[in-house]
Amino acid sequence: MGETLKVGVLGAKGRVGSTICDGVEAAEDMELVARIDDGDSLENLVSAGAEIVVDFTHPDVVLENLEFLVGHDIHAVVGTTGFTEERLEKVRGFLSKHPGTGVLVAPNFAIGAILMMRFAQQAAKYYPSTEIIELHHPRKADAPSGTARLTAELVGQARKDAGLGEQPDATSTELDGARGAEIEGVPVHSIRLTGLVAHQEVLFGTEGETLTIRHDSMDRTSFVPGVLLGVRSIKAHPGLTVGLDNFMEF
Ligand SMILES: NC(=O)C1=CN([C@@H]2O[C@H](COP(=O)(O)OP(=O)(O)OC[C@H]3O[C@@H](n4cnc5c(N)ncnc54)[C@H](O)[C@@H]3O)[C@@H](O)[C@H]2O)C=CC1
Ligand SMILES: O=C(O)C1=N[C@H](C(=O)O)C[C@H](O)C1
Repeated sequence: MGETLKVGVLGAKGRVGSTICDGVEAAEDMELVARIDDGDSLENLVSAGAEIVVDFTHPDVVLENLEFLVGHDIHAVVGTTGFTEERLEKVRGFLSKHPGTGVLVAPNFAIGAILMMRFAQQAAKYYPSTEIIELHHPRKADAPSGTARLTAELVGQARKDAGLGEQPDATSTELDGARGAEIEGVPVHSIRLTGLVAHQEVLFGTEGETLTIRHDSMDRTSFVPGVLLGVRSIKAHPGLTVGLDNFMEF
């Protein structure tokens, strides 16, 4: 058998963090050495000998966590959302002093969600109209979701590359928010509904036909295989990696 990876989890009592703890414990090549939640000292990660830490906490605290982890040469696999380009630049700054350390930031670890984004990127150039609807549980802190933001950026770039201009839309009178938030020219609509977990539809339209690409995470176990792949891959990928697709074969 190969080496056993010593893994810590930040946000270990949370909805996703607790599921990740179960996944790490069930993995034969990993040992869960630390479960850290709000109020616990990050120093516990160091004393437990964690080599890789998974972070599912909150957009307000994740940068502080990363500064600590990278500062202690601990690799990080990050699911927490809220990463703008400015925040990613801060992470690059932390890593510049620790070139052997790896950080993976992925707005969605579900394999189907990654495929949904890829398929949407491929479809974008064929359709003058594209809108995104993301649907989540009502305890989610951020809107729109990290996944919707990234999908809109990818689709928006694909539209630009294909020379597509502004989307057709005759709206001239609008109640604030009725047409959603616009990201890279793509309207994004956020639904928060009791009973949901994490879902997204990317809608494309042209004359006479539409295409809808939909992904559903019905359970938070959907994020576990992707996170474990990130944990297994990160030591071999120093620096900042954005998106789990970088560690997948297509
Ligand atoms: N990338 C992905 O595939 C996914 C990302 N997410 C993101 O993960 C984050 C967490 O989501 P949930 O688990 O639903 O939230 P949650 O609120 O259930 O869990 C967050 C946990 O982090 C803890 N926490 C807060 N501050 C902390 C700190 N400074 N140190 C350690 N622990 C701290 C909280 O006490 C809580 O237990 C959100 O940003 C969410 O959008 C959620 C699902 C999948
Ligand atoms: O908060 C969540 O639940 C989720 N957050 C991520 C996001 O914002 O995209 C991933 C998934 O949608 C679940």
